[in-house]
Amino acid sequence: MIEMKDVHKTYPNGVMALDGVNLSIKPGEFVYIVGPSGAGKSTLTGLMYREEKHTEGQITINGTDLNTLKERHVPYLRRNIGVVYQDFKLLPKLTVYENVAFALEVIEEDPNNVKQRVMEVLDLVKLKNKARQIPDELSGGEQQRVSIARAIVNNPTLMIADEPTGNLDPETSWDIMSIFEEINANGTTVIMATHSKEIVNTIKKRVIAVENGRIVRDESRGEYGYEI
Ligand SMILES: Nc1ncnc2c1ncn2[C@@H]1O[C@H](COP(=O)(O)OP(=O)(O)OP(=O)(O)O)[C@@H](O)[C@H]1O
Repeated sequence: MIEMKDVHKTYPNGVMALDGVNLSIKPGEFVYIVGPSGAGKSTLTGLMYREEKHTEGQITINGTDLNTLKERHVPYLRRNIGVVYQDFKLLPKLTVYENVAFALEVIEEDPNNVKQRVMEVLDLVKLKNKARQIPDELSGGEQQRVSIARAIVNNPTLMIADEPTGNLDPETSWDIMSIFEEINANGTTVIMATHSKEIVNTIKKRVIAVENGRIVRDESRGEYGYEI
């Protein structure tokens, strides 16, 4: 599903954010990416959906070699990847329904299927009754659930979440985690960068720790491992 070999990322300003990363993630895994602030977690997840380009090494995602991937084919790579951000990134003027439907419209899904599929995923995140509201009328946890619905509406094989509970209170964070667990139980690979010691130490999964742009630990059913 994801293979990285000796991956480096140096930003144009000269900062080396990743310094020789090797990893292999199989379909269906649930992986936490942990590490101190500035360690390279967002850079690592960003390379997976080509938000940023690596500067050295090899990356293969879902069988696609990112070294030879042409710019015009990037949207095809992203069709199989759902992304969830810490700050939700919803379109403020669109309703909940429209925010989720938009993800299908851009890939030119048959309009006859859109309504049923959008309502299905809104049901999964328990927001069917808020379909007509706009994001500002929702709580933070509800907004994050909309962004999860948007990320999975296209049935991606891979879900990448960068600190999805970073702006949420603990109780809401557990709700969000149970949605991720359900998505993973349905077969989707989940990669989640997080600073939440509680979550990582409670819902045990594979843990990859990054420090100074390098992987320093990779354990199945690992611990968070940092004092916060
Ligand atoms: N667009 C950019 N241009 C230049 N440097 C960057 C850019 N984005 C990140 N960096 C630098 O790369 C390093 C890794 O940053 P990254 O955001 O990947 O860390 P992180 O582990 O996700 O941090 P946090 O936990 O604080 O989100 C840092 O030194 C950061 O300052």
